Amino acid sequence: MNRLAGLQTKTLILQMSNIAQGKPEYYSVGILTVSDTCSRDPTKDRSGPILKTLFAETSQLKKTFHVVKTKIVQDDVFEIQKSVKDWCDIENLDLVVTTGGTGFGVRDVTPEAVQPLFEKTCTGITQAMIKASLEKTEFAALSRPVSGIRGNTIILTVPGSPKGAKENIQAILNVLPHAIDLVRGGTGENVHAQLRVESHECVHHDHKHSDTHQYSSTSTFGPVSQRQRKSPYPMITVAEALNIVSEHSNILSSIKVPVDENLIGMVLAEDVVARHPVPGYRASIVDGYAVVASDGPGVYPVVGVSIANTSDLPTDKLQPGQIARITTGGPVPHGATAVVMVEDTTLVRASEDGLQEESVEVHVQVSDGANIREIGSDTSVGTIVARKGELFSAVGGEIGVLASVGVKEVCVYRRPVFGVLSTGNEVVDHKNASELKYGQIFDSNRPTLLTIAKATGFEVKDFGIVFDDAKELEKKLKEALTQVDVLVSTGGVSMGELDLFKPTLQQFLGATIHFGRVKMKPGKPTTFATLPATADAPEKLIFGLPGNPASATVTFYLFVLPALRKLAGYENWNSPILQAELMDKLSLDPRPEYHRAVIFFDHSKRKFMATSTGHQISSRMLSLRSCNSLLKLPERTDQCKELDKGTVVDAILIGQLS
Ligand SMILES: Nc1nc2c(c(=O)[nH]1)N[C@H]1C(S)=C(S)[C@@H](COP(=O)(O)OP(=O)(O)OC[C@H]3O[C@@H](n4cnc5c(N)ncnc54)[C@H](O)[C@@H]3O)O[C@H]1N2
Ligand code: MOO
Ligand SMILES: [Mg+2]
Repeated sequence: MNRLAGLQTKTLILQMSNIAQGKPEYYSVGILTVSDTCSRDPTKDRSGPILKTLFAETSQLKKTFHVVKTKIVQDDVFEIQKSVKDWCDIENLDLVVTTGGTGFGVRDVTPEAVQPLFEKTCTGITQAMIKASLEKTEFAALSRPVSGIRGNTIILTVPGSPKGAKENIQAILNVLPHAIDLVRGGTGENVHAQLRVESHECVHHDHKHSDTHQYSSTSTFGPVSQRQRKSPYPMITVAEALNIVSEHSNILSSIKVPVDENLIGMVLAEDVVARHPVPGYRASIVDGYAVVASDGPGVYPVVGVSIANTSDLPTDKLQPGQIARITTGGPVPHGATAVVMVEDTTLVRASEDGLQEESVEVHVQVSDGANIREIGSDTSVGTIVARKGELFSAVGGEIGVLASVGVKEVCVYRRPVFGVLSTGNEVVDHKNASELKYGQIFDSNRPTLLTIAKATGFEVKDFGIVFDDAKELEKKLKEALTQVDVLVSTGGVSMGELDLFKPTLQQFLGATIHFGRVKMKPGKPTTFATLPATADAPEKLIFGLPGNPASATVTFYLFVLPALRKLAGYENWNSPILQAELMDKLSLDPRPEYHRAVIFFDHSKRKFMATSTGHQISSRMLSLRSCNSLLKLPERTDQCKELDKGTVVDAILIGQLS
């Protein structure tokens, strides 16, 4: 292939990758002016318009820059981050330029706001901008620009002075198109690798899968020799990770459903008011005789019968000196003021055929109202019988209450549907194979997660096992994400050459990865990403849990289950935490540990006790057998390397207490 033909091939591949990702044939730009003053008076903004003009002048380039977003915000970290994130993650702009807030002033916070949003930093671009400015004035040393990449967007921070802003952009304008092209097609390194590989037409995976996989040192994301040797994901704390997940777990829309046992685990989206009284009539509490209480003890004729739901109710008012037979729940006849229990009476005279009671002696004095439930005395009309936010528990009381006042349908929050898939060339479904080939393992993650779904009542879809192949993973993820609110995949999230989950999400699904490493054991490479909401569906949550079985299970309980509950409207979405006393000494790990244990209540000591499930290596599924809690152990320090027997620790309750 001659050089020109090679270049054409490369260009074609780049264009194809842009089209495949739905990118326009121009570079979309957002300009964010950061200034307290300009936010109060937008007419004072000069650098924003100057940059806009500068980009408009690129019309002579092959591909032009279009400024599609402009905005002015205050020197405020949150405001800056929100705009930049929106433009990167939702608008998917090619370039975001902030102007202002890069100096030494007390209110200057743009670099501090923007830097944490970077997935990669662009040191060369920053240096080129500083160099160009320093050539004009030594005061450029007082600017603190940063630049980086988030998803497919390049972010630049230039000074607030119109001149400085313009000079900075001019300094890099020539390299920007190439940089954006690379970012559109992946990381620069990956695109080069892809170009090299594809222009030699040497890698074309056959995605037909046999049960053995060919070893290949080149994947969609480039040759293994060029892989990253340091994780680009900062290691965040569990608390930070939980916060991020929580921010994205927004209650789903509400739906109307029948009042029945399928409500278990659902949360009410409205207050429900009783429209019928309970009881709806004056009802007897006992079996006996309706009386006029003021009559007192004596012998009385039995003038009527009232049994529950009778169609033969005594219509005449009961007169003083008369009594009427009545059963528990029977309507008390008009005129009666109390009910006497049958045990407090004797038969005086029966009818001639011996079948009926004609007169009965009452032995006790009862007070007015005795043994009568008045109308609405259990639940009166207008009582709020269920509140918005209330959970329908398996105890059943909430559903019974609604039924008791005749409520047929209620508005509840839709429960999230979640999907489960396992990844890994070596992973085999235990139902489909009785023997394992060398190097294979049975899939334990999916059966475990499907079981948890069943136990917690969430609707789950099983997407099976996917090979470690970017194309196949992309296809399966896309398919699954059209059907679920939350997708949970296990495996392929760490540093191996076949750990393709993160790059596939980022480059082929346009997902935003919010974190990719958490300081915890097990579960370090736990990954969380989202796909933005569309007109038809809310934001989708994607969890990439580590492949090791204990890691996948622990992180599901810690991150996924609370998110599912929060989406479903639970006010308390976290699992309960108890305090339990260690029955054995436990050594600590450098990472905070979620130690699998059994806790139980010791009645003689009147406290919960915790016993470890044994060796805690992440691969050991047995560490979850009989486990009903995760003990929160602190990270090891020089001062504290182990916890003694008798130490009281927090225990997250994930199972039943026996
Ligand atoms: N160089 C580094 N290597 C690893 C790191 C690291 O930081 N640097 N992290 C380690 C940690 S911690 C964990 S946890 C694992 C996570 O691995 P992945 O999520 O990439 O998962 P895989 O590589 O696909 O598999 C890991 C392990 O788990 C087995 N596995 C996978 N899926 C299943 C399943 N469905 N059922 C049962 N077992 C499964 C798989 O065979 C592997 O043995 O990475 C460390 N490496
Ligand atoms: O952090 Mo990895 O989850 O177990 O061993
Ligand atoms: Mg791995």
